[in-house]
Amino acid sequence: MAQQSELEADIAVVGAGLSGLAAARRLVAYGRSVVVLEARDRVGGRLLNEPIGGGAVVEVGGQWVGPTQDRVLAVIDELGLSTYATYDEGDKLFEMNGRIRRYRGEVPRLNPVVLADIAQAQFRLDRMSRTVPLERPWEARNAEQWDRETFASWMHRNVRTAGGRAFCTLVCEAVWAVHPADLSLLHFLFYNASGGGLDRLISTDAGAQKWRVTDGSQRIAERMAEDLGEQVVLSSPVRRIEQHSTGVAVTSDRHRVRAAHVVVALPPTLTNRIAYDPPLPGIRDQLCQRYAQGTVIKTMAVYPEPFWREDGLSGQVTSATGPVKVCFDNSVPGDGRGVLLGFLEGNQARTLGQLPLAERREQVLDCFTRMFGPRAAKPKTYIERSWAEEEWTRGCYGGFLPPGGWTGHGRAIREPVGRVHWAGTETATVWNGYMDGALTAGERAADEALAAR
Ligand SMILES: Cc1cc2nc3c(=O)[nH]c(=O)nc-3n(C[C@H](O)[C@H](O)[C@H](O)COP(=O)(O)OP(=O)(O)OC[C@H]3O[C@@H](n4cnc5c(N)ncnc54)[C@H](O)[C@@H]3O)c2cc1C
Repeated sequence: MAQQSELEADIAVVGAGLSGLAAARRLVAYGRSVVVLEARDRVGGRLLNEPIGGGAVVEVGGQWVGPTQDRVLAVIDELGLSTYATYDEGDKLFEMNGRIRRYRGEVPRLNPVVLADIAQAQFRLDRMSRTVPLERPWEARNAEQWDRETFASWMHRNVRTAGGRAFCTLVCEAVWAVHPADLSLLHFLFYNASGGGLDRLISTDAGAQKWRVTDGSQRIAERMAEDLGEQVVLSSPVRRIEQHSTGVAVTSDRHRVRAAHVVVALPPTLTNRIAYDPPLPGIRDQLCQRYAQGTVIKTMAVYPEPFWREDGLSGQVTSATGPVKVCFDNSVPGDGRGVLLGFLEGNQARTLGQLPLAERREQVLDCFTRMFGPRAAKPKTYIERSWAEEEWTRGCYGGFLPPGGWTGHGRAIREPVGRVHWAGTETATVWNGYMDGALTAGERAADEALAAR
């Protein structure tokens, strides 16, 4: 390893995703000096714009913002950026048991018995979620019971129809990017409460998929980094954090930063890939051993025009068949071309992730063709990003806990370890896993570092 140059700051920040940048921005606003060390040669972490030519960009990472995500909406405004509505006109498609049905609104036209089953499951899940304290999910009245089982086991006892279970599985994969058998019921309920309930999480018009950021969501991170200037250091993966009685030394491949405190703004599993001296307490390390990232491959196909709109279709699909289970029209307004977005999530992403690109592309385009007809088979461009393969992310959309995670280890999620403070969207209480949560988590960790002596 080359000799590291020495830097000094009041507070060091690890990670230039939204959370680390929000922490740095807050610290600078309070007159503190910061150094943000980022492993990649770019800022934004799980936000990444992909140019598709002609000045248009699509996002291969996080992209949507929605109502009640007040912090991210305010920051977009403060940075002089703007949003536009997700394309949401025309019929949606729902595929189950080999049948594709058109529908309007949020709920597909299914057998009334299945619809009633889904409604009772949603009512119960939302009611249980409201009893989970966002700051301390492990203190929910039924925490022990809920953290002992998976969402799958709850579903198999409480959702009576095969259609209802297929729908719940779809929702779990679409929102958490994991199979229901991987997920603690308590984590499901916490995350659901954190985002304001299932309708908010899954809806386009009234929920988390309502708006997109003009010029791409990575612009939020880029604009924040522009304001921070040379205080953001790229291509500088942090390997080691040492603590002593008066400060910390944060060592990356290129720098050694001395500071009074450090904010670590990474997904929990990545925080465990840094060496700590003294070592972290067992409870913190074991929490991060459990806090896995979901699995998503985000795919897009670019066509000369959004031809599905001529057929009165919105481009939005939910399919119990898959492997692409969720689609959107991701065309860029004013660009003229049509972009179909398809998510491979959870087990589908894991399985297809093992295939050569050409085979995966073929399977994705087969899904688009089934939904939108033969014109979907031959896009001008095919784009995909597999986030599990990314060394500095290792999965998305966010992290999740399996049974026993919250009740056994959850109290370590935000608890500072001496001079080390934890940020990242996985530490958020509101909109955990989303850009909004990343921002508030960074600001909360900055406040902790400011208040600490
Ligand atoms: C495909 C996809 C779709 C998504 N969709 C949405 C959406 O529509 N809406 C929404 O709100 N959210 C969405 N999300 C989630 C959203 O992107 C994240 O919640 C948010 O960007 C997380 O920000 P963060 O700063 O907490 O973490 P990250 O963005 O992961 O930032 C962590 C940073 O730390 C860096 N790093 C890692 N290890 C080290 C190290 N050792 N040293 C130095 N630096 C390191 C990384 O390179 C990265 O820049 C999506 C995510 C993905 C991937």
